[in-house]
Amino acid sequence: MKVGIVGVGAVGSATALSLVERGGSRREIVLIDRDTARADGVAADLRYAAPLSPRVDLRSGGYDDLVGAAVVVITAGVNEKAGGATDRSDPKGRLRLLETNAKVFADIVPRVVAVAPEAVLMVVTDPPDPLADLTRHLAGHERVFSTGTFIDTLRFRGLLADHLRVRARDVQALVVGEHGTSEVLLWSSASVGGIPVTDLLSRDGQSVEEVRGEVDDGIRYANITIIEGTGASQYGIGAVSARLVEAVLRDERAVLPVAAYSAAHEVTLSLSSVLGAGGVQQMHEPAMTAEEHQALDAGVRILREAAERAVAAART
Ligand SMILES: NC(=O)c1ccc[n+]([C@@H]2O[C@H](COP(=O)([O-])OP(=O)(O)OC[C@H]3O[C@@H](n4cnc5c(N)ncnc54)[C@H](O)[C@@H]3O)[C@@H](O)[C@H]2O)c1
Repeated sequence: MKVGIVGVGAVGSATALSLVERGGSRREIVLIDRDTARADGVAADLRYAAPLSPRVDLRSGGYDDLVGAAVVVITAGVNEKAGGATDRSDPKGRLRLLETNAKVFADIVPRVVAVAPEAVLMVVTDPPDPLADLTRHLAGHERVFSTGTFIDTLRFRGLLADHLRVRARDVQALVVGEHGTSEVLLWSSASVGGIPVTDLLSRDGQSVEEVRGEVDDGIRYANITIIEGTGASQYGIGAVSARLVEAVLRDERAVLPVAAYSAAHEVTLSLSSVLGAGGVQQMHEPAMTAEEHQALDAGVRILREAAERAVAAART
């Protein structure tokens, strides 16, 4: 099965490495970047790791090489550092990159769809949810989703696990809505072993309010903390992207917080989404308190406005 990655910067390279390492069914990976020397270099580097993994055929190429691709991952565009979105006090956050990256998508998506009309398109570039809406518009089909709040959800589970001193795998917790500053952490349903996380914290003598504040900030600004250290957040999202590609290729019907267009909300956002062949097959709204619902509605308004701006920017 062929997978294309368009944009072979920090995130595209990390995604390619994770795809090679995860192995799975026999796989062909094509790396495309407008900087062809960069795509060639990354492909050459990763090919030397390929003999250590199950059969993978990895190469750099052009759009024509995407013929027959089952999934195309788009990671091209400016990142938070280059786009000036690393100020914790800026409520716009990743939405600062919207106009610039919408123009990048106007260049890329029609070229992908011309050669791979059947491919599922997965958007990673920030801000991923409005860019996924733009991608549907440009592609003229609905097999489009974004990595959404899956990465935020993993961060939520990881930080809760640290506070509760348990394995992150055993923490059930979700972040929904926008992959951005309006995202909603569902504290009301976060649990470990069937016990609400808030009960566990109280039993342990920890202040729920204090932990909440710390975890909230840790997740909302995780990307900025990483960027301050390394210049780009890449390995976590690379692993997430590879995992999502796998769920599509294997038609897993995995239930994951990724973003797709919700007719009920009239915009692309993350809920509990069923991911398999063709992309997101169903979306379910998790149980929420009235306060969490209100926060989600506020995020929906932000996302709708951003989706409109993305379409307008792509036209100019
Ligand atoms: N969704 C998430 O959770 C998440 C996480 C981390 C980063 N990101 C986003 O991923 C994107 C990529 O980040 P990065 O750190 O890899 O950036 P980067 O600058 O390292 O790489 C971007 C690549 O895109 C290429 N590119 C730009 N325009 C192109 C075009 N028109 N056609 C083909 N290639 C083009 C560039 O040449 C470059 O190699 C950013 O928008 C970043 O904010 C998203």
